[in-house]
Amino acid sequence: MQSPSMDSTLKKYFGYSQFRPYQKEIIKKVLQGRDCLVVMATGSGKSLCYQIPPLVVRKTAVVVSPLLSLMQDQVMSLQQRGIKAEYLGSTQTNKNALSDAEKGAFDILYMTPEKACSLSQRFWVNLLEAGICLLAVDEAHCISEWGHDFRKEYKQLHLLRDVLLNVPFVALTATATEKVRNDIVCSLLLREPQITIGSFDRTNLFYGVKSCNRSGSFLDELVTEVLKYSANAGSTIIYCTTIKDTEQINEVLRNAGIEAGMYHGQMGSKAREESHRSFIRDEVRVMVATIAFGMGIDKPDVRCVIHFGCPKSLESYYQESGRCGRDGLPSICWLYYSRADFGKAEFYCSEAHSENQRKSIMESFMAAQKYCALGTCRRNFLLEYFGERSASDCGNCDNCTGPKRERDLSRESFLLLSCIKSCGGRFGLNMPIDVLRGSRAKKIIENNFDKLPMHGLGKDNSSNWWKALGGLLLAHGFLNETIRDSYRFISVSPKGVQFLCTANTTQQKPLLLAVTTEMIEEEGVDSSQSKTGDHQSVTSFDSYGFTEAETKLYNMLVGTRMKIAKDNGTAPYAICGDQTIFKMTKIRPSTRARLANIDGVNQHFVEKHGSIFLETISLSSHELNLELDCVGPTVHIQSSAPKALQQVSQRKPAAAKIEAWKMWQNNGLSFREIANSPGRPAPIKEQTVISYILDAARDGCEIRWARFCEEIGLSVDIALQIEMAISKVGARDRFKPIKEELPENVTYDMIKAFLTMEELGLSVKQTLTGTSSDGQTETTGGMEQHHRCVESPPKKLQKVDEQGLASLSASEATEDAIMEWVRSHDGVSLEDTIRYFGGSKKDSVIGLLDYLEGEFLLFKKNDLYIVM
Ligand SMILES: Nc1ncnc2c1ncn2[C@@H]1O[C@H](COP(=O)(O)OP(=O)(O)OP(=O)(O)O)[C@@H](O)[C@H]1O
Repeated sequence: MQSPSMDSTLKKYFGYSQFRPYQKEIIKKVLQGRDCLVVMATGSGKSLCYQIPPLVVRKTAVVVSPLLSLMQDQVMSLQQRGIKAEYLGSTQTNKNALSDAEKGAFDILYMTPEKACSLSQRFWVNLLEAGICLLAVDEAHCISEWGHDFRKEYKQLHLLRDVLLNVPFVALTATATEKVRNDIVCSLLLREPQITIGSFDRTNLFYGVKSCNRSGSFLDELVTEVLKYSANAGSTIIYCTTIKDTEQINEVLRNAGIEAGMYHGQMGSKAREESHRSFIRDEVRVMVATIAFGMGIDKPDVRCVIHFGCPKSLESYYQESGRCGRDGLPSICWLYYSRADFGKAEFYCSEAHSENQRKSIMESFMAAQKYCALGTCRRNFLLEYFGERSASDCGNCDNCTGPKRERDLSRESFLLLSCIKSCGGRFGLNMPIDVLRGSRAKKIIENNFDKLPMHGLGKDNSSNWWKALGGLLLAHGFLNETIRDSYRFISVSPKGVQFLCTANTTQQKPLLLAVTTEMIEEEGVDSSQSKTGDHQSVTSFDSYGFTEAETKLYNMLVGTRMKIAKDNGTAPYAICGDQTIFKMTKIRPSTRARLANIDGVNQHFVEKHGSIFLETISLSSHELNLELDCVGPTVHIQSSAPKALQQVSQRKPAAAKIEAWKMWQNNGLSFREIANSPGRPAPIKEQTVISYILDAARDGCEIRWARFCEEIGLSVDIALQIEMAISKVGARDRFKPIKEELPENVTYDMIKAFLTMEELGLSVKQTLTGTSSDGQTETTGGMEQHHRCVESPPKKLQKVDEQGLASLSASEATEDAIMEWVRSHDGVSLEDTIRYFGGSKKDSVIGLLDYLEGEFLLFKKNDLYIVM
């Protein structure tokens, strides 16, 4: 029997019609038997890379995962998709699990590293005989002592290589430095692995920081914040740095009538399990926890993660906040810190075993402090910390969305820098600040600092205000901070010295700096209003564009999902994701086919729960006076910026993009003509036009790809060379190294076009020659592939050649005939199918297509029917 395709497997089991970046190519490599190392952000969809192959080749995938609770959740979700998944571990109650596993009864088999290393040789030999397609090592950074979750059992996994001789190993992690990556490759003995490194940018997450004084009013604000998400049926995790804080916040929430779960290391394992269980099942919407609650959570619909206290490093902050919005919906990460948190360096350093380790802990902690004190784009800061560059500010963090609060701080900066310089770089920030504020403490007198000209000149601002300014000057490179013998020393950097040289006590060059919330608060102005107001819509229903009636329908569907989950003893997210409920609310399908066509709806869901959802939609829509079967593709909420912000910040580029796209696609102008078009205030670069049109394609606009490739000179040959270069470099977004692997004549535009086409599931070869990847010539001949534009009226997507249609135009539609017709075309439009079956009535052809789609015998991708 022929193996199902990757696309049909994705739709059948996961309900998605498009692979995310990198997924398809990693899966292809695994299917070719190649070892892979996958370093991609949390929530980017790494799991699919090992979950799809077993379903395509019908052999077991073994997945080594560090935590039993995580495995159980993953198995639960997979089973709800109709996938045979199981785990081996101490909490397994199915006595036959082991013997079934070695007979190859499962598609996906999870186990801990300890289990994997303790299973008998016999087990592995039997499983090999039954069929094993890969061994995945999830959270692979646990292999490395440099990683933050070292597990020594992971170090033994290479022993399995002696038994599983030709089985590809796939290592996956969300965070890995080069050192950790090398450790993973060496320890698992990966052979010429395909290394894929994705972006760390989690575009759907809003990042924000608030300074707090831990007072009652601050806790009130926290409660208001939490209520906002739970009222919208969203889950929140509050991470605390100590068990004491965890208990206190839990108490505060309880007093405010918010039921919250709690999770920390001093609770018994039963109590922790119960907390975990009720959170993932949405029985409680809020979890207050120490970071012990982290890696073991697979819940994709956490809408808000709040850190109460400055985290110990940006690595851990990125990981913990990364638990938020894994389903790609807009979600929020807040960090609440107080100045007192910065004194905790010693506490974190107690974990150190050597002076070097101590230094590295301090440095990590200092980076986290810098993040708190930042007045500029937070996402860019995080990305740069992880070695990624970004051309512009994100527009989706508090500093980007808040009112621009740049101020000329040249005088204050001059005072602080010159005072630090005068103190000789022998102290931290406290001493120069005390001098500025006119302190006559013993140490100041002893050092004669009271004689300095700036002594007492900074009285007007509080000590914390000056510390916040110090943080800003550090972040902007005017100051350096170093650690010696666990003490922190502050000194003026060359940039700071340069600033001092051009100024004196009375005159300085303007120095515009964005003041932080903390500075504003210290000045006695309540900044919270403007700050929180900006992001309010990020996770509220109006950011989904819901009407009041739709909000009601959404809540009813959430209720239906909850009931089904309870009846099935599972978590609501395992039944279907929020994104799918959102789309059901907007589209309001009336038939199985229309339901099946929704992104995220898989075969198991339609078969098991389709009728109850269809019934709820039909009845409730009737009651709420909502139309059924609305047009779906315009429903798109991947973007995460707050609504108001989206409107403002996207207006300009979107308009320019669409204008360029229309000129190219509809008016037939060349890139050069568009770049120099007379209506433009100033000419733009041809490359800018090309990137506008590629962006428009990614946004869903229809593109004549063959013409596009021709115009930029992208041939099949060049496409092959690009593919090889990417594979050599091992990353798709590192344009420069890819370009360096290629001959001079291959341009950046060609590389970008190639990648965009891949992202959209199009092949250059197929586009230019009309030949599918397996070498078969399609009946579409040289027809161009189109990608649908959500803004333009629906167009014919793919034409079958006129002769073929004419000669067969009298065909009569039956289930078999339609299946045969679609099978022979690898993607065919509704229009062409109706024309082909000219011997039957249009309605009966549509009815049969609907039936076949509802039964998951056909599925639609880019509005073309494809055989499942
Ligand atoms: N091609 C896709 N289209 C739409 N959604 C997808 C796709 N692939 C994965 N997802 C969804 O994205 C979410 C996160 O995926 P997944 O759990 O695989 O991420 P991950 O990279 O393994 O994250 P983590 O590092 O947290 O384990 C899941 O809800 C998953 O169903």
